[in-house]
Amino acid sequence: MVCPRNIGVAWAPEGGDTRFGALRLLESGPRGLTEAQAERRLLAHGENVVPAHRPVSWPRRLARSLRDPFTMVLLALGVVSALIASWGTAGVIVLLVAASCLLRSNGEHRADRSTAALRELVASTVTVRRRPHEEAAPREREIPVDELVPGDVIKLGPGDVVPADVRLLRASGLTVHQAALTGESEPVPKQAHDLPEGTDHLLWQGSSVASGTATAVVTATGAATLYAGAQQAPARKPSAFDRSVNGISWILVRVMLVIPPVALVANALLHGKGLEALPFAVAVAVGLTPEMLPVVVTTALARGAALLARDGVIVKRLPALHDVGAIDVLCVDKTGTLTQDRPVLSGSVGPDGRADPAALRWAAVNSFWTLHLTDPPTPDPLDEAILDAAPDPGDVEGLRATPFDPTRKLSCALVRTDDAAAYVVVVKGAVEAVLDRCAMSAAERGRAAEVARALAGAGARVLAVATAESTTERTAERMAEHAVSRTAEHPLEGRAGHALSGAAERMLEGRAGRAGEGIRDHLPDEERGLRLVGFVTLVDALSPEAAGALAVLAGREITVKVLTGDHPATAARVCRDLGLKVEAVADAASLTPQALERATVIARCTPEDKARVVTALREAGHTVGFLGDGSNDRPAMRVADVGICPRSAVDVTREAADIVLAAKDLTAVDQAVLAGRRSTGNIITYLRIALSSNVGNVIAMLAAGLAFPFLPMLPIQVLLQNVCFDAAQLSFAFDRAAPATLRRPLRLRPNGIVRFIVGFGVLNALVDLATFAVLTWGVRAAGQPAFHTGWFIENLLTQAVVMLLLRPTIQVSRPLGLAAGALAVVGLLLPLSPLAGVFGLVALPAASYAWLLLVVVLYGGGLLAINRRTGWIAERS
Ligand SMILES: Nc1ncnc2c1ncn2[C@@H]1O[C@H](COP(=O)(O)OP(=O)(O)OP(=O)(O)O)[C@@H](O)[C@H]1O
Ligand SMILES: [Mg+2]
Repeated sequence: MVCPRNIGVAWAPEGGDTRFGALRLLESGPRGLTEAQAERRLLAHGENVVPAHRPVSWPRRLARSLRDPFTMVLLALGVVSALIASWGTAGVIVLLVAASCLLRSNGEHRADRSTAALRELVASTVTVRRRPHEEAAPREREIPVDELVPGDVIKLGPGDVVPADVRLLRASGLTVHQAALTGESEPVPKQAHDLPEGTDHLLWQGSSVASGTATAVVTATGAATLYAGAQQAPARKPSAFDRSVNGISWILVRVMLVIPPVALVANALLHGKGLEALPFAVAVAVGLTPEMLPVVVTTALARGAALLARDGVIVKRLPALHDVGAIDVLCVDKTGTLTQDRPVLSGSVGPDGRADPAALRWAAVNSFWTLHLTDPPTPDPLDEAILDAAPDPGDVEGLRATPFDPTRKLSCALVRTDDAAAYVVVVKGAVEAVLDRCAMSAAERGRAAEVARALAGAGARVLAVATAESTTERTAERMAEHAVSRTAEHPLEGRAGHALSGAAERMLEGRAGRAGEGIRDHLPDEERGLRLVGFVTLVDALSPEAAGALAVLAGREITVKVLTGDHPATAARVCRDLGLKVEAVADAASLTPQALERATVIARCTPEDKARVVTALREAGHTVGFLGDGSNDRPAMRVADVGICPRSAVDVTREAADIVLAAKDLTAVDQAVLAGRRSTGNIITYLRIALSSNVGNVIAMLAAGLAFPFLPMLPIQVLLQNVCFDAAQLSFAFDRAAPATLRRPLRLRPNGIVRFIVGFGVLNALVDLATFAVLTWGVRAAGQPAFHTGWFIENLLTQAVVMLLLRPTIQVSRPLGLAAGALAVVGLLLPLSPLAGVFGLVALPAASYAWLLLVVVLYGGGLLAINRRTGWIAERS
């Protein structure tokens, strides 16, 4: 049977590694496995799933939720209560911890399950070559990556994630990213040669194709792969959202830890009390805890994600929903986002701009042979459009080809023509990349660039076509190699003239470094340069939804920037046609921070340029979203705050994205933005209300505890009211968003929230103290139980009031209305119910209700007045 583990690696030292040998050892062949063989192997080897990607089990998740800081502090307080035999307090604490952990792990489990199910929808597939039976011809088809088995022959193209460990059988222009596995940050070239040295001929599961194409045989799958589990889910830094929530949590935890000792000491000093005050102190500390914070956060986000899923928008990482609501700059690519990515040939001109079929003819030769010889899993739309329109190229035989890649921006084919038996190198690519390699004077190059600019200015995509001839294959080969191995040398014009600083300086460093790397080997002059044949132009119709969606995004205060590999004139024209206000057009090669801030279009980007632009924007303080679908968009996707791509995007891009859209449609981005702002809005409202009333209660209780010789409330009552608040506050996850919340980018800012909490917490405490005054004066004669009851009722009523009024909108959603109503009802009826005795509550004289209501009404009126005067409540942090 097949040796499952890394045949390629195990084999290399023995010196017999031929492609055929590898296939034979794997009991496979160039025509692939039969379906029956594949089925048997799937049983023997199991599914091709890396163990690290399996979902987290329920008990594990529960254990993890116990590690939450609030839970730890609560448990510590529970232990203290148990030590002093305060069993009621300990019991309630255990109940709270259990409820919050269960709700939380259940919520997370459900959210994970549904995101996992959704992720399945966008799971990667792989092109595999298999035969229905032994004699049949091989067929290529897409199968889910899980079904891959050792011995399968697969095809890889730009943007594919390598689905298993493989050994190359054929490769052209192949480079792979394997940074996650080996730490090399630049793409590594790979070859399929026999008797290879080192690991040139091997690709590992989890790496990804940066450029080129390949056919390869699978050597190991699933847990047997060399790096199985090593790369896990790429360790992301905690997002801005996680950091905000954690920041707020830790502030509270510190305060919670300080309260019991302070309360104890104060009570000892003022009232000469000892440990008997401890249960009260513990209860107050528990009262401060927002036990339901993790539950509300997860539920609010999961609910937003579930609503989006109905429209086919998949949120792969829940906190990304907050981040998408927070973006103020959205970077998009051009092709396929603003246009339809269905190019149609519109012209073929010579270097002087006059119509000339030669450019199209040579472009077609290049397209035909690059497609044919490199055999990409999905053909390039530009190549297809050229072939659709081109005449038969005649008797030309392709010998070698290097497929297009977005860094070099050209493709190259070496062909032999029949007539003169000459070898011709045919290059086609982006204007600057091709002109840069042509042998021409500066003036000629300037004129040709001007012709291209004029063509691009009409909105067309322009490809330059150039050739070089030789009578010997060897020389032609060297010329072809020279053309593709050289890095384009962008003129770094403008760089010297500007005082660059910080982000932009760093941003441009990579560029400057690369410019010097061009391989300047010393070819004889006649072998050096290409001859420009001319340009072909292609039109790509505008996306019908784009114009409307851009206007809507502008209305949401999101600045759209177009980062494209294309010509600046083409991109600028497309943007103008879509009604996007083009402030400035920048060239990736000569960007300054000022230009970056102003530019609507940043053109001629390489994949790394796109990433550098996004990083610089983030460093300038923006929250940046990035929408793209090509393999050239992957680096930017990884550094953006939120990566967004359509379901049709290449594997690597989809893997790096946080949000996957049903189609490449800016309208769907807007939906995601709204959903994000809604969820964040609800979370902010929850934090503000829950924490400000908790803080208010704590201040009031500590103050009252010191002012009176008796406890203002029994510990069990403090805990009971806390449980009621927690239950009611769950409804915030289902609240409705205020229009103001949706108007501009919204993010969780701990400082804003803390300010709000302190302000309204103090106000809340003042109201509580006013209630004390009323109670002391009104019901104290009826004894301590009446005093406790009065305060208990008032707390529940004011909590109901703030739940309704401390929100940015006066409109109330049903769950919230019900929760607030329930709180008021419990507050009013519990003291009258048979349960009253259990909690030490008593019925109050009728008049005291009137007093309590008066306080509550005054408080509500006060809140409304404050909001009208200051707009504090409506203002979003
Ligand atoms: N198959 C191809 N053969 C030759 N040149 C190509 C090919 N595809 C694209 N180009 C050239 O390379 C340039 C850069 O392409 P790239 O894929 O990086 O970006 P893009 O698709 O034009 O734009 P965007 O970044 O908006 O998607 C194109 O503008 C075009 O001039
Ligand atoms: Mg693209």
